[in-house]
Amino acid sequence: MWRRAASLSSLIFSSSQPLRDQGAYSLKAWKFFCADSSKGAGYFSKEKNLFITFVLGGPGSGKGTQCAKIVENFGYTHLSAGELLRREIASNSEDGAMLLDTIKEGKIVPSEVTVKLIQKEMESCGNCKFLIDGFPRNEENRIAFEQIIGAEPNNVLFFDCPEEEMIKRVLSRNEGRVDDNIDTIRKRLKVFAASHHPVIEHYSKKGKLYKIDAIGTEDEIFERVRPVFAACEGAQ
Ligand SMILES: Nc1ncnc2c1ncn2[C@@H]1O[C@H](COP(=O)(O)OP(=O)(O)O)[C@@H](O)[C@H]1O
Ligand SMILES: Nc1ccn([C@@H]2O[C@H](COP(=O)(O)OP(=O)(O)O)[C@@H](O)[C@H]2O)c(=O)n1
Ligand SMILES: [Mg+2]
Repeated sequence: MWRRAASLSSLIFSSSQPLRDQGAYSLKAWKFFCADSSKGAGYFSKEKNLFITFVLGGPGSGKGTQCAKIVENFGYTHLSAGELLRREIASNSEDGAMLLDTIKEGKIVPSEVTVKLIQKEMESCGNCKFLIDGFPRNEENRIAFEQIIGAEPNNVLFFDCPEEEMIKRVLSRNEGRVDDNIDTIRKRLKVFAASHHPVIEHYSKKGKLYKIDAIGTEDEIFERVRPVFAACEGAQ
């Protein structure tokens, strides 16, 4: 799928340069690009011929770790909402101070800001298979994505992890993040507990939710994740 996508890009843009390196291009061209991948019913979403997986779970549940393995094995593009926000802060954007403050407090950034950052990445990357990690955090996030992007996820992974394990993992993460301290973790866990249920319920009712036990080694957990993506490849 990825190889075919790369060769299509050169047809559309009349250039031998890979699509990924050509910088931003229009939403229209991107939709055409995805629609033209003709992988058969059930593989891409019906709306935009994209294939989107939301990756959910509390702080430290292992979302980013498992996303890296999915990318390696199945050729998805990984978009971490938290990482996009941190990059936005680092770029000295207008919103930077507000974003930093929100993240330090463990609160959720206004959905429009996060969805626009996700949209920009989706439009400029050239792949049609996306892992969107740490998003949607609440119903406001979920609805904003549907409205702005005009698509729903095909699958939703939810990493189910006890709080004590999440705290232990975040405290030993060691990435120098301003929110990986015990005070902010407690706040993030409260926000998570208060806001994730409706999102999970929504996708469970739609038959899109895969709940994964997040206790075990990284490899053991990936063996629980693998069948979800192997089934999608089989539909190609
Ligand atoms: N199955 C696991 N067992 C123990 N530690 C893990 C496991 N998966 C991830 N970790 C570690 O826990 C920390 C948080 O993982 P991460 O993938 O960043 O979680 P999230 O993105 O959900 O916050 C990282 O330091 C990571 O190396
Ligand atoms: N959809 C999102 C995702 C993250 N964020 C913010 O970014 C912080 C870090 O998110 P993250 O996904 O990188 O955190 P982890 O769950 O990976 O530890 C969150 O605690 C929120 O403050 C947000 O506001 N909205
Ligand atoms: Mg993460």
